[in-house]
Amino acid sequence: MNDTDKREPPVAALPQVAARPADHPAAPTGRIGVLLLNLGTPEGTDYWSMRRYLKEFLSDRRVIETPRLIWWPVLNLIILTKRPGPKGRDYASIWNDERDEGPLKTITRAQAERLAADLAAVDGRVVVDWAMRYGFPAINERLRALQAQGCDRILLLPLYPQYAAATTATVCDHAFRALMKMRWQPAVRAAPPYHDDPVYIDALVASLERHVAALSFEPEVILVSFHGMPKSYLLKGDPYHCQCVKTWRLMGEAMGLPEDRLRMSFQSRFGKGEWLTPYTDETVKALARSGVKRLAVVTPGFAADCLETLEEIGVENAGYFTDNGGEHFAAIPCLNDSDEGMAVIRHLTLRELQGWL
Ligand SMILES: C=CC1=C(C)c2cc3[nH]c(cc4nc(cc5[nH]c(cc1n2)c(C)c5CCC(=O)O)C(CCC(=O)O)=C4C)c(C)c3C=C
Ligand SMILES: [Fe+2]
Ligand SMILES: [Fe+2]
Repeated sequence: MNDTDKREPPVAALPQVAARPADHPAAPTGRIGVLLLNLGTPEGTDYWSMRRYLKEFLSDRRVIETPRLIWWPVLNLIILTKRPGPKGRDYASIWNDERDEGPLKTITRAQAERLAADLAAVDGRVVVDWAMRYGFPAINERLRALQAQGCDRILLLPLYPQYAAATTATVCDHAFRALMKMRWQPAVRAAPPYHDDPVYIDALVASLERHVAALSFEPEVILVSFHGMPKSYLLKGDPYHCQCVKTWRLMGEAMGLPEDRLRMSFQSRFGKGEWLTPYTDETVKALARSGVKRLAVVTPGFAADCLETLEEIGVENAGYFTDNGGEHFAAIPCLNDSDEGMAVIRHLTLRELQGWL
């Protein structure tokens, strides 16, 4: 082959590129989405809003693993008739009336807004959004909204420090179900759990020490309470228990506190079966009965305050403590959108976006 043969053909000899047809759809690209994900909350505190929320939540096979034939009548005939009323009243006691929404929504939105402001200075292509596994804003809708803004790469950031199939996996399942319906799928990454990340542990300790220093009393014991799960899920291989224990151990090491001063327990038992132990309510009662007068409870498994922290810990367990002889009780706020909390979310986001930014 001589030099003449290797030369490009003259432009006029190339086949004509078809002009973009008038009905060609918009195809925005080049942006990077970050989707903060949390559990969800009812749309209102009335019976029907509560029922809709609980039905969606408790119909999820990742949450309730009981065979459907047994679970369906229990859910529909018992739980969905009895639970919406009292739980709606609990939600009403912590409701954000100004925005007419649960605190989990208010805080997750604030986390997304602070992260967006922060990342705008790092890379103008990043778009931050947030969604809920149950209720609204729905994951599929926010994924589509990110895509419509030109995000062809999306980072899913489940705000669960400890992995559980009932939380992290169901969020990812739901996102992937939405992707199944997309012709043009974005590239998607899901952030791993961060239960032992030094930035998370440091943030927990700094936040805990800041809040304890502001109390009018010095706690004799600090109880580290995690959301529970049925013990059978642990026996089937869920790593949640071990990740909670590790978070608690690392907190204790960082704070230099022995196990009898930094205790650990699992809250929010649901149903009659055995859940992870020790149970928070029983631990709080036993501590008070054993003579502990000053107790603080911290809930590092929740990235944002919600029913389970504000009402179950801040009201219900505070009552168990004082009813059994305790005198001073404090529920320490979650990391939320505090500087410590945002340092964790920013760190995870930037680490997981490596190679995309
Ligand atoms: C078998 C049932 C449940 C499992 C397993 C479970 C695991 C689990 N949940 C969270 C975080 C949250 N749960 C919240 C509320 C909540 N959880 C359950 C049941 C299970 N959770 C119910 C039925 C409810 C609704 C309230 C009630 O009826 O008791 C919340 C609060 C949401 C809010 O709007 O404030 C959070 C957050 C984790 C981390 C977890 C892990 C194993
Ligand atoms: Fe839960
Ligand atoms: Fe374990």
